[in-house]
Amino acid sequence: MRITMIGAGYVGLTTAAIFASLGNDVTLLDYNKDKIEKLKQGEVPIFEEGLGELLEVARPNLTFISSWGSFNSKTELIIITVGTPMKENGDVDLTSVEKVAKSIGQKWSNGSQPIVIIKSTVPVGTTYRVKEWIEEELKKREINQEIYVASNPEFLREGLAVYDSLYPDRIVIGTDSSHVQDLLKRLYSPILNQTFSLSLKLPIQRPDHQPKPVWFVTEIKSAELIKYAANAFLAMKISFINEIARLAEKVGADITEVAEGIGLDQRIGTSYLKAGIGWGGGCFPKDTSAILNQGKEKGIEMSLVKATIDVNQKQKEWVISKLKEALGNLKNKEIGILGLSFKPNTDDIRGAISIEIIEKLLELGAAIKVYDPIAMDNFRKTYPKWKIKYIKKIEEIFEHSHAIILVTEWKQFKTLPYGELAKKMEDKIIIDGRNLLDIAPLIEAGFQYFGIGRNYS
Ligand SMILES: NC(=O)c1ccc[n+]([C@@H]2O[C@H](COP(=O)([O-])OP(=O)(O)OC[C@H]3O[C@@H](n4cnc5c(N)ncnc54)[C@H](O)[C@@H]3O)[C@@H](O)[C@H]2O)c1
Ligand SMILES: O=c1ccn([C@@H]2O[C@H](COP(=O)(O)OP(=O)(O)O[C@H]3O[C@H](CO)[C@@H](O)[C@H](O)[C@H]3O)[C@@H](O)[C@H]2O)c(=O)[nH]1
Repeated sequence: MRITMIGAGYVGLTTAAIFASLGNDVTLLDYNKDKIEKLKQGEVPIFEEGLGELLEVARPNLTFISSWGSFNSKTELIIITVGTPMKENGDVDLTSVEKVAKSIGQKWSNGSQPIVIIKSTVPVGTTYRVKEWIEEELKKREINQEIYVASNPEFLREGLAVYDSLYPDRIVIGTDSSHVQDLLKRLYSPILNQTFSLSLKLPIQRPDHQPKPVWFVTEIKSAELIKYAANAFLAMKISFINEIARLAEKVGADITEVAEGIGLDQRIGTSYLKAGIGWGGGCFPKDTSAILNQGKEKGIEMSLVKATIDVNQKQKEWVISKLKEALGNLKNKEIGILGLSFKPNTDDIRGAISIEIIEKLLELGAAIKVYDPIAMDNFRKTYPKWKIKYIKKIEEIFEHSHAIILVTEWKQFKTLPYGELAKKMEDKIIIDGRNLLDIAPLIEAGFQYFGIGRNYS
């Protein structure tokens, strides 16, 4: 199948590589010339396990372009995967989606009839707006052409992008056209039927006997809402366990045991019940705000989503209050931050909890040192004016520090020689924001340990 995709980010690049490696002829357009140049040179511009290998397989079928000048209007399918970031007021910024839709209308060749798929996460009703934007441009060119649009939300997780794309739980297609449905079913057939053969080194392996993905066709608006509702629900699960964690801490229960205990009930399930200093990322923060605002616009009070966001905010404030409790005034106190990315196995810092914590600590006059195995460059580029010491050798973050905050649960943080490192510290305070560490050896090494809802007294 001949496909054009627009937006070479975490979703666009991964999906383009998947479709190309399954034998489709894919052109990936991104207006970021640097990114396209890197891709042409064989570089992978983001950190995503398995993606480099997948791109090598995909390369013969994958073309990278940075302008509409090279658009092939004989394409059968156009897939939009541009960013839909959050505006200051929590709404979704659809500037890129609108621009792309208008470009499609301007470049469409008379007589061809590609289908336009919206994979970006967009507010309910946007897919129909995309159709209108395209048609408005066509009208200006006096082209009377019916446009097919469909919604195909993406559910991949960063760090597991390739795995999730190959082994999704479901493929959701919002369309009112059987023609579109047939074409997309053909496109997804190797994944739906699990008939592809790709041997890639992925961070996790598909368990045996895992059911095949479910093909789920809905109304366009339902598909759009499924995406937001899924993210809001997952974020709600985490906020729920974080709230219970606060109670657990006060009553002397252990949240990891509580989470496991409730999760064993199959109606609840164990996933997304890891207590921590809050959820972040390029999706949960913007998507929960977006659904809240969509509700507001329609006069629906989304109290659970609002509480989900509020609890998350409190989790971040908890860290600062614990530090103040332990150290008093934070002015000139040296604080080491372990982990900057919003979760392990990604270089993405969008919506990372580290950002707000560091910002607050700088405001309070603390001296900040940070370490992350792969996200330091992104952080430095995004916050060039922040006075932060970027530490290359992880051990050095402990030297003369008054406290360490573990923000991201990178695997290597679990096995550091904390006993030795404690000796280098001014005050031995550790805030384990992800409940990653074994408590007993830390206490033995003289640390004052704070976890999230863990029984450590
Ligand atoms: N990142 C995820 O894990 C994830 C998962 C599911 C869904 N989504 C959704 O998918 C969409 C893309 O997310 P992402 O994380 O891949 O974003 P991203 O920021 O990594 O990538 C977006 C890309 O689009 C390009 N772009 C923006 N405007 C453009 C334009 N007018 N023309 C051409 N290129 C343009 C940017 O240069 C960038 O490379 C968003 O709507 C997001 O909510 C993301
Ligand atoms: O039990 C948990 C699980 C996650 N998190 C945090 O939640 C955030 C999001 O984690 P995750 O869902 O793994 O990352 P994303 O890559 O942002 O993926 C989410 O957002 C994507 C973009 O919409 C969706 O496609 C995915 O299905 C959805 O899981 C991170 O800060 C995690 O630290 C917890 O605190 N506890």
